[in-house]
Amino acid sequence: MKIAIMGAMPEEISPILEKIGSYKSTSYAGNKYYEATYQGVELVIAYSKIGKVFSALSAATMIEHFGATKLLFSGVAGAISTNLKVGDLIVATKLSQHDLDITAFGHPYGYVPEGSVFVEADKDMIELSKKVALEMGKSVQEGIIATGDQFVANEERKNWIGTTFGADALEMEGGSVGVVCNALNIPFFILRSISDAADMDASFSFDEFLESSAKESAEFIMKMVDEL
Ligand SMILES: CCCCCCN(CO)Cc1c[nH]c2c(N)ncnc12
Repeated sequence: MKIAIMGAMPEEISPILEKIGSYKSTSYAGNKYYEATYQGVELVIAYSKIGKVFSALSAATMIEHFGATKLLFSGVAGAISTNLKVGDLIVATKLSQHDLDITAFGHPYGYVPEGSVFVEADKDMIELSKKVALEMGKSVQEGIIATGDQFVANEERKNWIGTTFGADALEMEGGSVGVVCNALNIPFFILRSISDAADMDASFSFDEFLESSAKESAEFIMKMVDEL
C-alpha cells in the first residue's frame, strides 16, 4: 500500500509535511513530490497547484510514477449549503465538473460522451471518515462537491452550481482528481474544510481562513491515514 496525500496549494499540505518531519523530495513534471514512511506506511505527498489540469497531472503522477494505491485529498472549499460554515468539514460522496458544458448538443451540464456527470468517491474511506469523526469528536458532513476552473465569488454562480448539481460545496480540483483515480482504478477520498461562502466576500474570507481551515482538513486526513 502506498498512500498519496494531495492538496492544491502549499498551505494545504504544509501541516502534513510538518507533522511527518522528514521526507525525500523529488522534482518531476514541473512539480515537487515528497515521499516518507509514516508509522510504517509509505506516503507520497504533493500540492498540485490550482485547478483541474494541474490536479489531474499530479493525481496521475502520484499513481503512475510514484505507485500510489490510494489517494486522499485535503484542502479547503467554498460553501454552497447553508449548513456549512467556515471551518466545517465536508467529505465528498461524489463530484462533478460544473464548467464542463456541451449543452448546445443537448447533453446535461458536466457531461461529455463516454464520461459521466458524477464521479463517486471510495465508500470504504467514506465509512472510515465517520469512525474517525467520532474518535475526534468532530462533525463531518457528507455531500456533493462541484469542481471547476473558477474561484467562485458570486452568489448567482454559486446558486446555479448548487441547483444544477445538487452540490453542497465547490472547489477547483476534486472532480478532476476523481476522474483520474477512477480511470486508473485507484480509490480516492476528498475532504475539504470550508474557507468561504463563494459569495462577494469569498476572496477576503478565503485569505482570512485558508490557513486555519487547511489545518483542520490536514489534521483529519492524518487521522484517516493512521487507520488505513
Ligand atoms: C489564490 C486563489 C486560490 C484559490 C484556490 C481555491 N481552492 C481551489 O480548490 C478551494 C476554494 C476555496 N473557496 C473556493 C471558491 N469560492 N471557489 C473555488 N474554489 C475555492
